[in-house]
Amino acid sequence: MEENKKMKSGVARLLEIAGSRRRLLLLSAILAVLHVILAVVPYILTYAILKALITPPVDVLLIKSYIRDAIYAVIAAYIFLYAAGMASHVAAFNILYELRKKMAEKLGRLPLGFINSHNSGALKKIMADDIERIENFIAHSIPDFVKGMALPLMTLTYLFTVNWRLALASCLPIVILAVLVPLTFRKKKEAVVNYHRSLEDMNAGIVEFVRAMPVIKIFGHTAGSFDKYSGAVYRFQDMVIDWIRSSSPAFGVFISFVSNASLPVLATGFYLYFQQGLSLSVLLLFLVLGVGYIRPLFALSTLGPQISVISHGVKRLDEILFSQEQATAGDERLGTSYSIEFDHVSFSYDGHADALRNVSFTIPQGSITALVGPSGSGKSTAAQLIARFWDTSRGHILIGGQDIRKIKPEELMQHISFVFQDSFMFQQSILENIRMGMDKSMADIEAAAKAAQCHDFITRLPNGYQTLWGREGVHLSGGEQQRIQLARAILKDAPILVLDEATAFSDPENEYLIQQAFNRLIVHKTVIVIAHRLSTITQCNQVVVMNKGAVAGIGRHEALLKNCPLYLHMWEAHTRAKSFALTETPTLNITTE
Ligand SMILES: Nc1ncnc2c1ncn2[C@@H]1O[C@H](COP(=O)(O)OP(=O)(O)OP(=O)(O)O)[C@@H](O)[C@H]1O
Repeated sequence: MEENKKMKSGVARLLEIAGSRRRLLLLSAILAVLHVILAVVPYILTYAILKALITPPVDVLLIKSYIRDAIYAVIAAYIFLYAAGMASHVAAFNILYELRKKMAEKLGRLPLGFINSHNSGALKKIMADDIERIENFIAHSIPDFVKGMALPLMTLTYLFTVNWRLALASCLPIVILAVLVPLTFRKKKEAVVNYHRSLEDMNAGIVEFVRAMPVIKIFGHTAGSFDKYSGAVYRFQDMVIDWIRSSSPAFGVFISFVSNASLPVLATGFYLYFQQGLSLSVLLLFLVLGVGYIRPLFALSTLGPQISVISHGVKRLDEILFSQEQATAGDERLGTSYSIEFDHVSFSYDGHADALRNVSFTIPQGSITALVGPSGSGKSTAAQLIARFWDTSRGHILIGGQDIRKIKPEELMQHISFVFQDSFMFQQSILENIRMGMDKSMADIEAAAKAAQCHDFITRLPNGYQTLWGREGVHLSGGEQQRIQLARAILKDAPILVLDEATAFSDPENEYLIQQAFNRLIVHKTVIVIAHRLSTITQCNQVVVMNKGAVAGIGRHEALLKNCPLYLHMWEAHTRAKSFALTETPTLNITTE
């Protein structure tokens, strides 16, 4: 069933997503067809009026009734048009709501690591822009498309009943369109795909260019030397010029034919009028209706690119909707022991290369374990697996002897605090940024802020704890934001703490303050520190040395110096680096109780 869903794409998949709203879309289409029928009626009545006027004796009552019917038809046509628009908009906004809800629910069921490893800009583009385009397509393009198809069909059918020769002449633009459109837009599908691809490249290049501006300036590069950006802009320019150049000759012919669509009707009409006694009313009818159906056809010419854009959006949505969900968790509660055990854990991000290989170690409750190792050795991956950012590929992680997969997700989250390298601040008050929805009093929040060394700078803000982050001209330094993050963790007071020690390195003064906050935070907790500087971990209860996803050594600092060559090598490199330092900075100095 899931597989079947995956097979559909583009508009077919969109209609599938529309689910029960398809009925509303059908209603909108029917109302649009009724609008078209009624929109043609006044022209037919005008023709009847002309015929009545030139056929003596003139029946004034009949003409009056035609005029009245024409007015009714115009009013009814607009009522149906309004109703069609309402139906398509209601369907579109309902589909939009359902889609956003589905996406939000799906994101909630995906592993945290999925969201962490996805560019937030790309997710925003899917959740906001792509879904928005779908709304536009359903609300506007579907009724336009129905009108574009129904109007020519009905008009020409009627015209054939009046005069088949003139009706044939009226069909000429359609024949020309049928030949020229495929010629004009021969490479269009491919070109549209290329267009969107190079537009995305250019957007990514622009974002990177703007973000990297300080680095470019510091390293003395000029804007022109930023190859990725300028290359993407040039490629976009070349692509668009190429596309326009290849399609413009046929497009020119196409436009001139369409703009002069009345010519075949005029020529045939005058011939038949002068030579074959065609009535003036029929000639006028064809001059109005015989060319009037062309304009709605234009709506159809933009449909192809729109469908292509929608298909891309739907594909991107499906990539998320069909992503592998986190295996369902059990509903066990955690006991009172918070020891952590990695039991032969292996993990792969892509199903091929192992980021962790057969990792086993135990962190006793209330102790501090440092994870060290070269860059890419798997430290962050191991730490993230504890909070089920991802699930292990093989092996188990146990907290207090319980497999974390059997524990209720909320229960697990309640018992673990993460202090990330990046401090995320929400667009709300500093108070709410610390509280994070927890049921805590103002006194608790102030106490946590004091312990995290942020109370002083918060009280100096224009509105103290009520100051809105991101507004009121508020700016907090990176170190201050890190301390807010620590205040959150202190307030949460979870028994398990995962710290990315890089958080501590900003400037000596901030580092000293953070050191104090850290020491306050880790008391009586089971702590895992992803350590980047070895001098900070000499006092830890245990150091786990990681190398290429595997454990290369476990023990205290002194023991590892003797029996783990990699650790010794790292320590020597670290002490050498320190001796080169111009000034000594205070170390984090994590101390065990
Ligand atoms: N989201 C991800 N998707 C795919 N591969 C990843 C992802 N995150 C990490 N990796 C890969 O997994 C391996 C381990 O990375 P990890 O970040 O755990 O190492 P680390 O020791 O914490 O490195 P560092 O000290 O540089 O932060 C690396 O090869 C890395 O490229």
